[in-house]
Parts: sequence; C-alpha cells; structure tokens
Amino acid sequence: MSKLILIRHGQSVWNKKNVFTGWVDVPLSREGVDEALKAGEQIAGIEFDVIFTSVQIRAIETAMIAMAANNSQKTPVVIHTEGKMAEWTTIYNDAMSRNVIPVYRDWHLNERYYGELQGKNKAETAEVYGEEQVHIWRRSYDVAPPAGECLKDTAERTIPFFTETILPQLQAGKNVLVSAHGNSLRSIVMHIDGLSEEEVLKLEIPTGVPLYFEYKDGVVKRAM
Ligand SMILES: O=C(O)[C@H](O)COP(=O)(O)O
Repeated sequence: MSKLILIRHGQSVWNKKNVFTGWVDVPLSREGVDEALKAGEQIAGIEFDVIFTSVQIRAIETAMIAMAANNSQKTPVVIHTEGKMAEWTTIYNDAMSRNVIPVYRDWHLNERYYGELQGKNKAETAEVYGEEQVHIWRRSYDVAPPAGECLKDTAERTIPFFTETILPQLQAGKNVLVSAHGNSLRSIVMHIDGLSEEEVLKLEIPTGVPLYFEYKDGVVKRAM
C-alpha cells in the first residue's frame, strides 16, 4: 500500500484579495505560509518518495515549506527533466538518491486557466455578471469562463498526467505528495472519487489542507 497526499497551495496574495488568479504566478500570503507549515506538521509522519507540483510558485512554495515541517532525513530537490519524467536516478547517483526526495514541476498540474477573469475581483465580477453566472464559471464541469478553461478542459491535461506519471509511482510502492491548485485538484479528486458533473459542482478544496488517499489492490481511494 502506498500513500497519496494532495494539497492545494496555501492562501496566495490574490486569494487574500479575492482576485481570480488562474495562471498568474503569485506567491503565498503570510497566512498561506502558515497554512503550508501547518499542513507539513499534519503530514510529518509520512516518508515521501517523490513530490509533484505545478510550475506555479504558490504550489512549489507550499510543497517545500510543508516538507520543512516533515521529519524526513531526506532533502527535497527540484529535478529538471526534459519532456517525460526521466528516471531521476539516471541524473543523480545512488548516493544522492538515498538522501534526496525528487520534486517534479509540471504545467499539467497548473491551476485552471481563468482567461479574461484573471486579475478581476470575484465579488465585483459577480456584481457585473451575477452570482449564478460566476458560480457556474467557477464550479461547473463544462462551462468555461470567458476565454478560459472549464473544469473538463483542465481535466484533459491533469488526468492523463495523473494516470501516466503519478499513478506509476504509487504502483511502484512510492509515497507521493502533490501540491497543486483548487481546480486542478478538483479535476483529480473528481476522477478518483468518481464524482458526477452534478456532484463536482459542490466540490470545494480548501487551501493548505492535506487530502489523504492510498493506493491498494490496484485502486486509489480515500484513506481517512
Ligand atoms: O485561480 C484562482 O482564482 C483560485 O486559485 C481558484 O479560484 P476559484 O476558487 O474561484 O475557482
């Protein structure tokens, strides 16, 4: 049995201002750093073998800060790979592999692209377009915000990455940490939990709260 922990990044400086973020690369707020530290304490007992993040700084920061609170004797090291995830031991020698947790950054885990809404205040946007329309843009499965991605579009990049890159690590008995975003993780949780397009409307993933899954008998499912 291997463990999968999914964490949405801690509060970002634009989350704090209630601004649509998407692919804009903003860092954590002070509160977000505290959330990442607390998340690290919650998963401190888990010995991770590999870490995946998006290429966005708020997710990378969350992973590295959470690992600072982990009891691991190993050091997380960002690995640069060309294209497909290379066998990282071919890049680093065995000695290093004993002391290092590889961190792979990949754009497939990036937040949903929010298109024309990026940079706009969420409350002000609701005043202009109506609460219902903004809720549909934010939480529906197949209705995209203007010039942005709907959750289905996001899933079309996150799910292949999950099944082709993350799942083989779990199948190899590795404990995996994934630090990503509210909607890129909603698409993955929808896949794992088998949620319908109606059920995913209600799926919310809070910042900085570890979600626990396990791979056992060929299946990934909720652990706690
Ligand atoms: O991109 C953003 O604005 C947030 O990370 C997620 O926004 P949402 O909760 O409005 O989808």
